[in-house]
Amino acid sequence: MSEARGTHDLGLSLFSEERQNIDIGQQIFCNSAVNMGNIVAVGFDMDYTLVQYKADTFESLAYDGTVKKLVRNLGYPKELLEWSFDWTYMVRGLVLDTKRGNILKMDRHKYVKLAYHGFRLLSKDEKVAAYGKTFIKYAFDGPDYAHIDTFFSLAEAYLYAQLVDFKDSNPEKFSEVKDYSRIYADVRSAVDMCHRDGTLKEMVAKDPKKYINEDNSIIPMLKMLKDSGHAVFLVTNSLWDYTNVVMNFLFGAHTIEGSSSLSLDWLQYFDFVITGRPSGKLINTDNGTPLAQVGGSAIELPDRIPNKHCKVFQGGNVSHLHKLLHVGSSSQAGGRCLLFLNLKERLGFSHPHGRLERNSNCSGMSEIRLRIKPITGSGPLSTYEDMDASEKEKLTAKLELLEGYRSRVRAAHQEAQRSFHQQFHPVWGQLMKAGYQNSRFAHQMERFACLYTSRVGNLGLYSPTKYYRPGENIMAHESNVLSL
Ligand SMILES: Nc1nc2c(ncn2[C@@H]2O[C@H](COP(=O)(O)O)[C@@H](O)[C@H]2O)c(=O)[nH]1
Ligand SMILES: [Mg+2]
Repeated sequence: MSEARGTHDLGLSLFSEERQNIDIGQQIFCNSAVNMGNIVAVGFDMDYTLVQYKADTFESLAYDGTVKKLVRNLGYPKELLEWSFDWTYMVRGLVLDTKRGNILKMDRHKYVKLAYHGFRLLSKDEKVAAYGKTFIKYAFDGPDYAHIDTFFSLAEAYLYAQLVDFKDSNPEKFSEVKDYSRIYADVRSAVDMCHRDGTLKEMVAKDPKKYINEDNSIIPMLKMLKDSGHAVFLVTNSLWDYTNVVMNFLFGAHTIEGSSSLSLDWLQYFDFVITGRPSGKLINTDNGTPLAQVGGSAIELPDRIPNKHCKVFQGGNVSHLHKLLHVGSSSQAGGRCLLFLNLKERLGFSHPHGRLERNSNCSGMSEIRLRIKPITGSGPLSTYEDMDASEKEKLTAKLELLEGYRSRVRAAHQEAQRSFHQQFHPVWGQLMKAGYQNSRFAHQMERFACLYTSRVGNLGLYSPTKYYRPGENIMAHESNVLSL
């Protein structure tokens, strides 16, 4: 046995070749420790978590439906029907300033890094005038702000920007009451109607293949979790009928034609399923009412289904969930149940420049090196007022030179940073960064997600009893020491 193996690596090098090399795009990253061995139940959200919609077709459906409602139900000009949707334009993490008609990208301190009025980039002066120069001038929540945090909101953000531009260039086409805030409220209610009245869901049900990505990593991953003794559940705001259509497609029936061909086979992968209620959102306050089962009582599953005891519920709240999981208080439950929700980055992992963040040495940046010489001298310091005219002239000339130099360095730095960011997204730059800081979106991920990954099927690439541990937290002063 070599000394290295015996004393330092505790024999782990024996397994080095067997260690799985998971591509960075499929890895699971850890913000906060999770020991899967202690996790009793693993839950999955449906829309945009287990089910990945095709953004180009699905979000266009929402866009087209919303435009029609604005024109037909809310009296907006007919020209809107000619508009088209660029599904690549908006990204998650943006904030709409609905009073001013602006779309903002900010960092984790709520410092506004980029601001557009409709599709027009605000100058630095305009941005500073509206949002200040420093951190946390505004809370950016409350009725004047809308957070674009889910894929579902991308179409409404794009349509809002189009309407802001359209109102600015055609004010005569909008009545006085239709200010930017009112326009946003109209867009929001039209989107909401599309989700409620079947505009989207009927189309998806007719041709799921057009709107949903097939994903053959889901079944093995769910099987693995169940086989290792975890309870597995689905929890969705979608209603049962739609959930059943979408899950049939995801679990292999890629040629669904009408509801008659729907099967309940997919339920075998779950211990229970909680769907939304026709009257509202899923997780609401506990009023003590029992959790309603779809169909009045349990859905009768065919005998051949292995997990015949799977029950389907609608509505409910956190305490219902705890009862189903047989866990007591919320603190106990929180430590023993893992819920996967959608926080997937659209551009990050699969983007051709996805590795730039780690490996690139952005050429523009490396050229900018400002050398600061210490001021040395033994004599007493003289003030500007003490100097004679020629000394003052020399000093003023030097100051001008340095100021010119500083503004050129600043401009070059800004340009280098801009072009670096544009490699990720031409308008909004890196999703997870705003300048050098973590973006508001990244900040949310850090705060709310113990684990994150590009798609939920990646869970199947890791042991179901893995102990996920976060990397070391590094403070600013420590990173300087580490780079020495
Ligand atoms: N009434 C509205 N429903 C919406 C809106 N945006 C999304 N949705 C619906 O929520 C669920 C999400 O399901 P989940 O599985 O992620 O919990 C799905 O049915 C969407 O159609 C909205 O603005 N209004
Ligand atoms: Mg979802």
